[in-house]
Amino acid sequence: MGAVIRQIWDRNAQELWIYVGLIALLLAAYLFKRHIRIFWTVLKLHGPPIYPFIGNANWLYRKDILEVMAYKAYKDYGSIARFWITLIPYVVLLEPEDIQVVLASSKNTKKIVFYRLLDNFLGKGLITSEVDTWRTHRRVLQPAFHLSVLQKFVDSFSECADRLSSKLVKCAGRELDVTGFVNDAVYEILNETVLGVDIAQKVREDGTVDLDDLPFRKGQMVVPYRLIHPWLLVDWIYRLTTTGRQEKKQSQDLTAACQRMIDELRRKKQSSSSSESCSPTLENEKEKKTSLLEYMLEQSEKNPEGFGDEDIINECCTFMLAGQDSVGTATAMSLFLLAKHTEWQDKCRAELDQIFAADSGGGDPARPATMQDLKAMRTLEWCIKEALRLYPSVPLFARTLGEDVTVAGKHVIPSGCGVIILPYTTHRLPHHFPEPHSYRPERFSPENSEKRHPYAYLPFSAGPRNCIGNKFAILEMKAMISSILRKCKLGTIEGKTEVKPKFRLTVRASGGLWVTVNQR
Ligand code: HEM
Repeated sequence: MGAVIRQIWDRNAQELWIYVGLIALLLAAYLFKRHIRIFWTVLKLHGPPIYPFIGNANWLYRKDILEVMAYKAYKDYGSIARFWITLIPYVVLLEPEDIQVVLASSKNTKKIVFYRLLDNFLGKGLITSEVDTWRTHRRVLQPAFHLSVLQKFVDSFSECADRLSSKLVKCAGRELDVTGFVNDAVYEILNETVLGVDIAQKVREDGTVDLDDLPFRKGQMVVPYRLIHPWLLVDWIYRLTTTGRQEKKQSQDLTAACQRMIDELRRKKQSSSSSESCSPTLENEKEKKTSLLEYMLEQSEKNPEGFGDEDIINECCTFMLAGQDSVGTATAMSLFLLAKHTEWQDKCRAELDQIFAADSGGGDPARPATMQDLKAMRTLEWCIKEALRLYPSVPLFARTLGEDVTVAGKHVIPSGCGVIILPYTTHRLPHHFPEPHSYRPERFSPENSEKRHPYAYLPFSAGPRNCIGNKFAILEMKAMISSILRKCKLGTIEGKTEVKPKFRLTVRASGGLWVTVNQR
């Protein structure tokens, strides 16, 4: 055999090289046929100019990225565009019909590869986890976000909201950036509802809350930095850097803090179950505050193999991290927009006055809000929804397709391709939201919402992998904003009447959100 090959080689080496090359090409085409299909599909689409190695990742650093998303993306590139992150091509979908095809299918629940870089910022729980783990955990956790369970968090929402509004009252007459005040209250709510920290025990004499021993506010967003320095995408290289080491330490601190909370809760449960006389009556049990951690421990006791301590820790971190900036931004934006549009502030206040009138509920107009009160705040809900339309806290998210999908009736996007969704752009398409850049909460009245495509409004994503904390967030925001509006009147400050949104994977307001506060 060797002799035969040598004979052919001697006679016609050039021809043999061509055959070898052709076979190698065919083999590569076979092995990479999925990637080739994806490249071929994406190359036919319009999109911004691509740079070597980083692709379009530099956009994540551009100061005007949100402005481009809001005003130019659709005009310049159309409803289906391409976007490269490093060497990987993605399809961007902007029209609700096309978005629905992707998000509504349970086959497209896989996240894109870069979500793994978010572990430190969002934990290793539901948001970033692989499909199999996600499916099991989502099934375990979904019931905890049912309204009947959220009912048990309402007292925590109302108490933290009351502390927030009292702090603002103390600042009456001053100009202030509401962002910090709101973020503190959101953090307190999460500590109580997720971890079960008794916040009332932590209030210092000056009214501030001592949560300094917990590490859930220290994460850094490093994804854009790693994307435009692609060698840092190699984990072992990244871990050698100062940021990489800090990130590892932060992750260890989060794990240790959650484990401490789990151990403490287990100890408490053991000691309360051993003292029979303290067992609560059914009525007390209904009233009792609870936490997501407590719920998760119960689930783990039922199924320790499928949902163990490590899973609890990952999900705890995710709730603590995913529920912070998202709610903080949306609440502060809602307050700022109400300060700017006083006619809507007045409408919300009139609604609140009616809900808390002396002859309704417990008869005390200053009483804390109940679940029933929160549900009745419809005008306030429109205002929150409109703030989330204009400034969706999560302006971008992505999926990997698990099946071929056809969009706009003609483009087939192959299975395995990543798809990017930009609520920040879709929310401002004029054919779905007329006068899209104006603040018009009445868009969300039942009659005005009726004809709108269900996937045109996506602040919480949609479909099976939507935000599990959606209802939690709306109730929490209503509790905070209503408490403030019941005690204060908000106004704007000359020269500080415009939001300067900036992109940090969640939307932030550059320079803060400044308002005047006057006691009612
Ligand atoms: C205004 C507030 C909020 C907004 C705008 C928001 C938005 C979102 C969005 C867009 C997603 C999908 C992300 C993706 O597909 O990559 C998501 C997922 C998620 N959110 Fe929220 N969120 C908010 C509040 C919360 C809160 C308060 C919690 C928890 C207490 C929470 C927990 C989660 C979790 C665990 C997921 C992953 C769900 C899954 O994959 O099954 N979110 N959120």
